[in-house]
Amino acid sequence: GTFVAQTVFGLARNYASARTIGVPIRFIPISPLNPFWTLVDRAVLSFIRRLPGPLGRNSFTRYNWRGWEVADRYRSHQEMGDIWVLVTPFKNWIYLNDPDALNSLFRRGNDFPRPVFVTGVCCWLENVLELTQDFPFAAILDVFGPNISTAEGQAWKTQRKMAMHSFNEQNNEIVWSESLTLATDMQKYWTSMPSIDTAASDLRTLSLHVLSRAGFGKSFKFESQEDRKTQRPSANSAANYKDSLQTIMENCVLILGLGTSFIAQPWLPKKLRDVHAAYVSFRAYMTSLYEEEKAAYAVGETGEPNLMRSMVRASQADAKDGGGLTEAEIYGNMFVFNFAGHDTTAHSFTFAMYFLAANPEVQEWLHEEIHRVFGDVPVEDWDYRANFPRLKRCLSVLYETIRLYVPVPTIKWTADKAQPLVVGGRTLVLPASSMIAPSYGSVQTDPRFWGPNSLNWDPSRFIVKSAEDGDEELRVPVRGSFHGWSDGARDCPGRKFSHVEFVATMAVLFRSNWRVKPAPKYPDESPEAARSRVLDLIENDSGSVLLLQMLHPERAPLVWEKR
Ligand code: HEM
Repeated sequence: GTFVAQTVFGLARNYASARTIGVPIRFIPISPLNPFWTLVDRAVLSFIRRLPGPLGRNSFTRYNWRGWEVADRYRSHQEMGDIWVLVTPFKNWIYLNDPDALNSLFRRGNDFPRPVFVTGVCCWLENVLELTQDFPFAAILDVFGPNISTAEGQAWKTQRKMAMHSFNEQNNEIVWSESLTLATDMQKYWTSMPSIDTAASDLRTLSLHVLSRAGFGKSFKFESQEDRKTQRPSANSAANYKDSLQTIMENCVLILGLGTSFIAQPWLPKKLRDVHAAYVSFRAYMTSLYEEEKAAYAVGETGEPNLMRSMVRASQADAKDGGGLTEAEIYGNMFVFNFAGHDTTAHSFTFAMYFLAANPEVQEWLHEEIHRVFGDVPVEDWDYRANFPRLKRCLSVLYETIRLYVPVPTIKWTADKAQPLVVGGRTLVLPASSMIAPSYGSVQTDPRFWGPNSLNWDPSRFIVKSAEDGDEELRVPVRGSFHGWSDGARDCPGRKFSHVEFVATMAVLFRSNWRVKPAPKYPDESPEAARSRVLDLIENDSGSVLLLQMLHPERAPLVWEKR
């Protein structure tokens, strides 16, 4: 009874507010932030869609499930224009597809802050939000300490400054060399197997190992899933760090949802206690690194830079004049860097790998560029500063993949004040407490900005020839029409980190004469049939878990063979 009353009251209140904007409106009866609904939405709606006529085809079946934005692409905006409102019982969601308006939304960071209670890095937190509305939201991602992702105001400014200081070119150089080494070993493993159904988890390993080196200065060799299964748990603290981080990442929903003190209870199932043990061990490891770093700083030691080291050093230097990060903030940020930098990269890499397997001509196109840049120079001598900027085609593959499959949906809101926004030349007033969803699924595929083949995966759309010297350059998209790493003051500080990691990996994989293709599903499946099967898997079997990802990449094993 209360639920129905709350729903009706919420919808009426939000409808009244939405009408004041003067744009098209659609309704859904269940908040997209409702945790129980997101567990069953697809199943329930696939049943309701079978009902005849409007009973089976309406806003409820179209918009009331997680991930509809990617499936819908630009259709809703074509029907309703560049701005419309989805009224839900909890909040109004304003969908925006006008590049100028989007640009202004991102630039006006103070007017349109990130709703930190929904933190973009973890959609599941939205769910926690509705479950416990009185919960101190910012504390949820603060498992290890306050951090850049949950901070606001002055605290965020200090943390952002420190973060930007740490994500520097020296660090990118480490990302480069570590990615080269790991990708070389990954390729050795891939090409030694008749077929690979573990590409997604192997790419995840690669991304985690790059983070551990560039984040903490700890290097680990690439290991396949089999390697991992046969290894005994090591007493070595560095190996433990990696295992505990992996456990934390794989179970972050549990940790964030239940809280670290709860999962410590001795009567809980072993799995939860293991997760807690991983949390304790990760914390202990960070504490020891922190102490090491502080001691080294005190005696003036220097060494290879990494994110942790840079943060500790900058904080110690600033501590003298009262600025700097606290110890807890350093832990918090290290965790968030790992959290924000791991699956984002790994999922984008997986999408890209499957797109490449389905597009052999793009592999040739990459090979051509890589060959032009490196000639016969061995990988050990590849130079970040000289070579990375020239690998434009390799980078275009990442842009094109993220254009179609944005792993992290950015959301802004108007907080406690109504805000004017010019949309299509009209000044609209967006009421306080409105969520604003840049329609990334739409603006990044709208034929107005991307041409008639906007739904095809074609990295070459990101390449132009420079007018001056005829060299290839990355095309700058129509302003405001691409925001895969977000934009403005709160954009992704790990953007270049992910570029470097991706480009280095591509360069290693496609430098050689090895090419990747889908393994045939039955003996006489034609290569064309296999490719369209893979494209179909990408399009129809992707969805939001923590982030947008391919749900079952293992269903299409890949084969590496010599050309
Ligand atoms: C392909 C890879 C990546 C993509 C597509 C991506 C995308 C994004 C996006 C869209 C945001 C803004 C989220 C929001 O507004 O809610 C963001 C924030 C963030 N990202 Fe990334 N990211 C990637 C890789 C990385 C890496 C490798 C790191 C670190 C090593 C990283 C660290 C962060 C952090 C710390 C924030 C929060 C910034 C703040 O609140 O000021 N990201 N990322």
